Amino acid sequence: MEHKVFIEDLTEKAFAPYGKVIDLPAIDPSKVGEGWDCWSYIQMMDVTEPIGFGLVVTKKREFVVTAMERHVSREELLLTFDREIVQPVAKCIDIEDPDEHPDSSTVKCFRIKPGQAVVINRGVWHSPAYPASDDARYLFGIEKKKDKFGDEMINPWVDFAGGRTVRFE
Ligand SMILES: NC(=O)N[C@@H](O)C(=O)O
Repeated sequence: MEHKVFIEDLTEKAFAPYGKVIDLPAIDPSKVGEGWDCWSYIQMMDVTEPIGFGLVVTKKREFVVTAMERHVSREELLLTFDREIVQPVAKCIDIEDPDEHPDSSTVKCFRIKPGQAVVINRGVWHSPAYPASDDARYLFGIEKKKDKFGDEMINPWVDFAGGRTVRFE
């Protein structure tokens, strides 16, 4: 069975079950200078170890997801360098269940524009992000430590429950 999902804009409210949003705040900056405005802290990451960064070149392809990964012990920062990307996520049902499969009926796909970022909650299922149109580069940051269920494995991908797929547009 295939679920159809419509891509949605990134808002704090819509993304709340999956994590935190970083975007230009609608309040006055906390620091200003000649030619610059600064807001701090606009978001926090809950970490105990140094953060390692990864870079992904994501290429134009069909908007179909069959499997996801998750990090039950670590939050993950993710932002695009150059172009708009789409980030599919699915709810974490039981963070203590090592045999959980992502549930395709909980999938949402968020548009992340240059200038925006997300911090994905621990345990939240996610696929690699897709380019909204042309090939894109995105950065992720995550604590450099082992995850409780060993998602440092070469193949951390877990199929959707029931072998379902998700097509988004
Ligand atoms: N988000 C992404 O593309 N990758 C990371 O989650 C990772 O752990 O590789």
